[in-house]
Amino acid sequence: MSEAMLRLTGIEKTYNKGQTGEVQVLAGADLTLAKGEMVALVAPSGAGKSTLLHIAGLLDVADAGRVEIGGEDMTGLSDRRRTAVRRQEVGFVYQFHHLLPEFSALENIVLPQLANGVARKSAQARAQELLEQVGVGARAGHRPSAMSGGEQQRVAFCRALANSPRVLLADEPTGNLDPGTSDQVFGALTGLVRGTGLSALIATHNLDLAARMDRVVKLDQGQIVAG
Ligand SMILES: Nc1ncnc2c1ncn2[C@@H]1O[C@H](COP(=O)(O)OP(=O)(O)OP(=O)(O)O)[C@@H](O)[C@H]1O
Repeated sequence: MSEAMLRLTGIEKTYNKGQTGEVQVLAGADLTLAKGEMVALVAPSGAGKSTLLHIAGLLDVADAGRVEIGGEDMTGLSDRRRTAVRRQEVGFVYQFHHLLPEFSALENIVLPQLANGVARKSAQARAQELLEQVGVGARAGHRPSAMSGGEQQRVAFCRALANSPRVLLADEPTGNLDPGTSDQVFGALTGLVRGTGLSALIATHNLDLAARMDRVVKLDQGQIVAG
């Protein structure tokens, strides 16, 4: 069997909703992503996709179950180590780009590398290379406000990949774009990921885009089932 890059086992999560009581969102979710595998996660709104992505990306902690990244068990790590692993091994993309408005596209991709100890020159070279790969190299000096929604999202992909993570988690990455742009931007994301060995879990409502992934899974009653 191929090497597992992200493995979720028996993930449980219950939220306390105050007066309306508790709601169990994840009830023993199991999912394994092989190295280099791209998997689409589809589910109705409110089914728990964001919750699962946050737990997989070490932004939130499950009530029960285990998260392994690159074969390392993340359960019970200190906050400091979790943050370090997250910064190094996990890339996130959201529906909204969340780029820093006062910085250029290039700087938005340079900054996370500097935070990881990369020298500015190499960080700039990598940022420019990533921007070229997604077709916005000529926009490197532009601030996000001077770019289209599709361009902003391409830059956000580059930023997520800046530190060469092993796992990419994307939460409706094209949810804000019109269908044509969405298709092209999704293609750019796929192009960036393919060939790098990066494993990607991509939540989407778009079934056409989901069908372009290696595999589709669904969240059904808090568990992962084949799509
Ligand atoms: N911090 C929280 N406190 C209480 N309930 C929460 C919290 N976060 C999420 N929930 C609830 O958990 C359920 C799952 O939420 P989640 O955001 O994971 O779903 P989702 O599948 O990503 O939805 P969408 O597609 O609309 O983004 C929802 O019913 C939501 O209201």
